[in-house]
Amino acid sequence: MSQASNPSLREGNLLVALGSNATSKAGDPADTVRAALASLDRAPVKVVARSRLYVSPFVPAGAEPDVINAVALCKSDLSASDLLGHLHEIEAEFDRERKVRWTTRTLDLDLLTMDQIVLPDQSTLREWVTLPSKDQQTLAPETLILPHPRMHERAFVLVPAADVAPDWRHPLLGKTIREMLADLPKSDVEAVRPLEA
Ligand SMILES: Nc1nc2c(c(=O)[nH]1)N=C(CO)CN2
Repeated sequence: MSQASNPSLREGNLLVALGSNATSKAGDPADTVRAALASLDRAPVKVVARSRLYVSPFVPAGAEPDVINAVALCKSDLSASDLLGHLHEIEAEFDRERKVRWTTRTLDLDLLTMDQIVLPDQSTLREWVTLPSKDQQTLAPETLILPHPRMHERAFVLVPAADVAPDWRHPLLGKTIREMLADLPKSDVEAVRPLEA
């Protein structure tokens, strides 16, 4: 994909969500998220600010262990798709397997936002709809959607995001992180508890 159809980010408001609920080579989930923040803060990405670490029950509720979450405010010149590839490399460093969705994971890195960029852009969408449907199904889970399509309904994303970018405004919903957080049920927000002062 060319740079023109996949705009690169020059500064701030690149938000990455981190989550872990299984032991990795770095240690327990909190150690894993701290180590992943350090891995993230290496060229070609710079971590400008990091949230506190939070613990919350897995969503949807079930037998999964509680999750440690954080959000990092970063800078990078990478394009959105290169950045996603870079995040997948860091996940792999922490033994993450991407075969099973919605389960226990050593490390989950989600690209939440890149400034006001909205993806898929027209050309990605056009490429995608011309694929045979069996290929669409295999590609769909990895299709980069920005802003992250579920961020506005997830307290475990918005609570840490409010530590680093409370005034970032969602380009489609027109609301800031603080405002999206205020729209969530109080019980969802209270379930996300800081691990650190
Ligand atoms: N509390 C919590 N629940 C989740 C999380 C997460 O990071 N934290 N990630 C999920 C899949 O992305 C699904 N459920």
